[in-house]
Amino acid sequence: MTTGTRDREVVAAAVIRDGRLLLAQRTRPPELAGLWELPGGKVEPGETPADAVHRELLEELGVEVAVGERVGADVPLRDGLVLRAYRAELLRGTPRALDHAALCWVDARELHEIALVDNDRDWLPDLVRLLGE
Ligand SMILES: Nc1nc2c([nH]c(=O)n2[C@H]2C[C@H](O)[C@@H](COP(=O)(O)OP(=O)(O)OP(=O)(O)O)O2)c(=O)[nH]1
Repeated sequence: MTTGTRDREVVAAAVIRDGRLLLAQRTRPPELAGLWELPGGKVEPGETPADAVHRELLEELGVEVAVGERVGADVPLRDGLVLRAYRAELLRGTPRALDHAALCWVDARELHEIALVDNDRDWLPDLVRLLGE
């Protein structure tokens, strides 16, 4: 029964600078290690999704961001989780891989070639559109 319950949200941030998208390389779990994702994580109880994007990027990258509009469609994950992407604009700091194996900035061509986590692939057209703006 799922009546009366709501999916718990995982937020993922699309940070774009100078026509390039920031990607982060996962270290865990083993089946995702080495693959690239949009930085983010689970929304904690009492947080808004925007709060969570702000907190996760401070924890994972050491930067402050302003959280913007939604990007792409919801991606259902296992265990009642739903993955949602948001624009985020860098306000302060230079991203560092505090919780990832590495970071990189990709253009549209590189975005198509890099090993993204499967769940993020549906966002490719949306991300490419943002890179073209
Ligand atoms: N952060 C992030 N997670 C993603 C993406 N795509 C995707 O399938 N996921 C999945 C992987 C994980 O199962 C889940 C988020 O886990 P996480 O490990 O990043 O979140 P967290 O830091 O809050 O997790 P934890 O402390 O409880 O381990 O969402 C993405 O682009 N970014």
